[in-house]
Amino acid sequence: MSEVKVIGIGNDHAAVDLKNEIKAYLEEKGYKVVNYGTDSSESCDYPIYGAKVGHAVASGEVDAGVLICGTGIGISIAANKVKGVRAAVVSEPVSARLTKEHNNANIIAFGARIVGSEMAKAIVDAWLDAKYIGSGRHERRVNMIEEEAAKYNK
Ligand SMILES: O=C[C@H](O)[C@H](O)[C@H](O)COP(=O)(O)O
Repeated sequence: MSEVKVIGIGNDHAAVDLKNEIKAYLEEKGYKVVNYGTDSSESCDYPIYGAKVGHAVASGEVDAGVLICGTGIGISIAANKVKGVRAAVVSEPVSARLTKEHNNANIIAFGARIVGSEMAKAIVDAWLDAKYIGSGRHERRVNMIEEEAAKYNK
């Protein structure tokens, strides 16, 4: 298991089943998972859940986040409005690994209408097993992202 111990998970109505499957999968692997998402298939608004998980990650309430909506896009855009959040939407494990290694993504997002549950598990595994390279060009670029965000999030 990586240094991440507590994971916040969030989702909208499009992703309740996949959220439950990924939550159980992560718990089996020994992570504590905090559910910030909806448990209802009734239509709801993904920005609520993107923001909830974004704030939980940014405040340190959880170590990392997983976000799932229909595509993973809307909910990751919402999370990325929170200062300190680097949420990456991916649909396969190579990008999941690289977004931790290069971008230090602290939230991974994917779409329940895009990836199946086995691909979703491979994505979270690749992301959680990867390590941020954290020096040289990658650190410089991540710092640039945070400096830009700091101009608008006082
Ligand atoms: O990016 C947004 C997400 O994919 C949402 O899950 C999606 O827009 C929800 O669509 P609908 O309200 O038609 O179920």
